[in-house]
Amino acid sequence: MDHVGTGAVTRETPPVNLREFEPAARARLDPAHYDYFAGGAQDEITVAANEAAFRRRALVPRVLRGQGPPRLEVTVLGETASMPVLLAPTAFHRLAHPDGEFATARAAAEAGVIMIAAMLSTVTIEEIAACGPKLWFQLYIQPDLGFTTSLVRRAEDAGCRALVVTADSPALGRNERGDRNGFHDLPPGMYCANMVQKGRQGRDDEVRQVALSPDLSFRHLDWLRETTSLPIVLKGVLHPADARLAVEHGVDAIVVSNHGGRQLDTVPASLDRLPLVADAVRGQVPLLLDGGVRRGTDVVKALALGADAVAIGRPALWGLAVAGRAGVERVLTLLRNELANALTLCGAASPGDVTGDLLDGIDLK
Ligand SMILES: Cc1cc2nc3c(=O)[nH]c(=O)nc-3n(C[C@H](O)[C@H](O)[C@H](O)COP(=O)(O)O)c2cc1C
Ligand SMILES: CCCCC(=O)C(=O)O
Repeated sequence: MDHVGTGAVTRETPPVNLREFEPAARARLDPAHYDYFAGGAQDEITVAANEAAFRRRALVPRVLRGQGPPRLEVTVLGETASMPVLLAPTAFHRLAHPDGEFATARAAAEAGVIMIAAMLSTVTIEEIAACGPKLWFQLYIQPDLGFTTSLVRRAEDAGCRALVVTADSPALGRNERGDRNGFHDLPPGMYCANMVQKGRQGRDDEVRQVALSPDLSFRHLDWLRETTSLPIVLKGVLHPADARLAVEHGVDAIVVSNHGGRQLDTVPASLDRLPLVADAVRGQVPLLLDGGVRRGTDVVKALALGADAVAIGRPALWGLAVAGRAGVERVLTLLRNELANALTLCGAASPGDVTGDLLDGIDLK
């Protein structure tokens, strides 16, 4: 709105919470790129379910616990983080901002949070690592195991502390916004920087296409287990039987996730699957959750249902689109302040102090 007396300048109110970053980002982005980030599979029923699942749950705080200000630090797979919130792997950050993953990585480093770098990043894993964040590497295991091994070595050499294997993508989800917009390729000059292969015998370098393969199985995980000594995190588990198999196959942590509703549509909210997976795993490995986390209270709810930490996908992209590194930092600061406030109001001293009785079966709808 124009302010009387301030001239003809239209001033935008800075976002005061994570959700408010989305319209601000939308105003800056090419509509096709906005749709790529925001969208999900088909009817986007699961996209909506992820946030709705948090809204439905009620918190039942404890009072007069005299805990003082909460401590937010956590340790995940031996890595300390300033709060139980990671940056989920998301592809193509240069579509959101010219600084791309450089900006995201610098913001993560500043905030002390773990960044899970996507294999399909638009700058290399080495360049991301040079920005100094605590870093994990997300991997789509490629059927060309030789190439997969070379990616794993690069991630290890760059200082990544875990490999996050995405399991929910034996094929690409059907995103109809992309079909409508005709958005199927990155713009000229932008490419998947980790996928560049040196041209042989004087030929030009080539960018390999990513292969999402329905042939992948737990045998590939066994192979990976033999190939690297890094912790392996399996991302995209919703079924308790798969969680048990993952533990049997030596996985070090699990991300309960439906890929932000971008793969199979009409699967349940990841939050609604978390208790079943937690039951199946019985504390044998740490659990992470992503999908729809937008508030400090959402983080508390995920912790109460058995997560050790959560990850955010789209909110960081919105921050990036709005103001590059400063935008991602702002998103993380807002969420950190909300989490501290929510823990205080719950009477919890730390993330580890959040117990299941804070939810106690109450449903807001
Ligand atoms: C634009 C975009 C790109 C993504 N790219 C990847 C990817 O390359 N690899 C992956 O494992 N997950 C990817 N994801 C899924 C995220 O890691 C995460 O599961 C999801 O975004 C969490 O939901 P939220 O966006 O509601 O926070 C992507 C998500 C978005 C929105
Ligand atoms: C080819 C995979 C694209 C990255 C991705 O995982 C996503 O957009 O959700």
